[in-house]
Amino acid sequence: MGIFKKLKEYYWPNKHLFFWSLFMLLITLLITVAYPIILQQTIDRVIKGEQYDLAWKLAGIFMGLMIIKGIATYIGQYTGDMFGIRSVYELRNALYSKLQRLPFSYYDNAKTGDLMSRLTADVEGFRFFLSFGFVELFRLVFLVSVSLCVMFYYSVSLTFVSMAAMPLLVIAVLRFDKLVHPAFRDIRKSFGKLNTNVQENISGIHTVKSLSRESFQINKFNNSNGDYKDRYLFTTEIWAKYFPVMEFLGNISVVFLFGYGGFLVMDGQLSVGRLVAFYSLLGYIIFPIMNLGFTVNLFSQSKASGERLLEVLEAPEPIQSKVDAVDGSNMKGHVVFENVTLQYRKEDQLALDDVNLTVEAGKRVGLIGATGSGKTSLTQLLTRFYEPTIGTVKVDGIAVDEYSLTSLRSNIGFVLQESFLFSSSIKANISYGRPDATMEEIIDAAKRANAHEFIMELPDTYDTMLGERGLGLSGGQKQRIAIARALCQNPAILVLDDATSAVDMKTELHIQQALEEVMKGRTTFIIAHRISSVKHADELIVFEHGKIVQRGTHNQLINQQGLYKRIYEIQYKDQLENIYA
Ligand SMILES: Nc1ncnc2c1ncn2[C@@H]1O[C@H](COP(=O)(O)OP(=O)(O)OP(=O)(O)O)[C@@H](O)[C@H]1O
Repeated sequence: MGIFKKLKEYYWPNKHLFFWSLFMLLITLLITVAYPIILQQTIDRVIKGEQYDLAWKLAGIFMGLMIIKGIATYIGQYTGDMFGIRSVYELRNALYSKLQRLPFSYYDNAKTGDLMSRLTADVEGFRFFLSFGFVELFRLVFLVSVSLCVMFYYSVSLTFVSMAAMPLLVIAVLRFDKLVHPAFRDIRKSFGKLNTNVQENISGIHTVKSLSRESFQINKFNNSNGDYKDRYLFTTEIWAKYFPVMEFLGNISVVFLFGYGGFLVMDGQLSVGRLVAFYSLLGYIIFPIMNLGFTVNLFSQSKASGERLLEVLEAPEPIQSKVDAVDGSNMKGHVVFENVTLQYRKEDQLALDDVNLTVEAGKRVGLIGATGSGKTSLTQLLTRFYEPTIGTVKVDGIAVDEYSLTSLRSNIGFVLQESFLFSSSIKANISYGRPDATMEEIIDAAKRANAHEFIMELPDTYDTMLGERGLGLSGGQKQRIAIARALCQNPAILVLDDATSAVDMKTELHIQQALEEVMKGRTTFIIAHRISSVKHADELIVFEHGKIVQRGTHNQLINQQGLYKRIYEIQYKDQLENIYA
């Protein structure tokens, strides 16, 4: 029950609905137990006792009870369902906002498809139990105990005899639960993998198609699908094995009942009406206990789902704003990295190794070096996407972890190699970082990003809806929208991470012009592989294996023996070859 206790805050606020549904259930159950008593009265008093005038009365009572039961069932079902639906509404919201707060490091290991299945299938699994499972458990406990009381009242010895096989039935049900719970957990896990597979395939459809790997993907999916199917079959097998055993044990009880009960009737110790009522009452005990398998199924599924939901809800959030966080709205953009070392995981090499760097507000710094040398990592420390293992990063003399996260991040703009565009309008994409931007500001940003012209040629101009990830636009167009977005945000610090590497030379020229506009008056970090993209920077920082190995202006660095000159010569050689080719 630990899982249900931990998730209590989501369903307990709706407890009134739960209690209403229980109350209604109580009424229906009382009426259910009254049926066999009416039957007994009909047989013993009306038929055998020949009190025919009682028949009308009993029929009237029966009808009245049925109407009440119908109304109670309706209200009970409605409130029970409502309890589940409202609770998981809260839960889904909590999960979603948790996903917004989780750090980048969480997403490094998480799989999108798996997270999606937690937010959908697992939430549903949990709801199902809230709506039906609790109520089923209550039904079981109530029906068994009240039926037992009536049975004891009718005949103590017959109750004991017909209950003789019951412990075996309970043992079978418990064993079933023990096997079926891990099986359901595996099903959920397997479903998460299946989702991941589909999601990755759809996201990477370009790569799949361009490398003609469709059949590989189909096989991969087939494996996950097969695994999912096998796990389901496994639980079906458990169910198929245990269900006949449970039914057999239930039937044995009926045999005991009629064997010993028949003897009591013949001996005159029990009336026929009571024997018939006994049969119905025994059913009220056997069927819920056998149904316990189904309830246990529900319970196991929702427990497995609850576990997976808790894994997300309880994931640590190491990167948060402090209570007395500084508001960084008016940042100037003076950046200092002090003895910064970064190691992503304990087993990894150092991504940054004792980096010291000061960048004056409004200056442009070019970061250059081989892939994996630490350029991106450095800039990600600015926004606290990751925290340095050792050392401090300061903006305007204040450590970045002192700022409120929102104000820090809204003052640092990123234009990445491939910017993400949402499947909404161009207007909404540009103003994404500043939803209160006016239309004039949006258009101004687009103009300065060299994007206005092509936007105006689109059918619905700024209201044009984009496909997922900006589908329907060229790489250069997407990039200019991303630049407009950064401009609209008006950040003090800007990071251009390989912003022009995904486009051709002509488009690069367009984008470079746009970037010139963006960089004005902002501290800018330009990460680039092409020297041409960074050579006009105020200072160039050359990285190798997470360390700064050279720094200076382009002219200074090409006159020094070192990595920068080597990169320059390689790129320069390429250009010469291109010219004479
Ligand atoms: N999220 C991460 N988790 C673990 N290791 C990472 C992560 N991001 C980067 N690294 C590692 O840190 C090192 C530095 O990577 P980084 O991305 O900063 O290099 P880079 O110079 O920007 O490379 P590129 O030019 O290819 O973008 C690399 O060894 C990389 O594998």
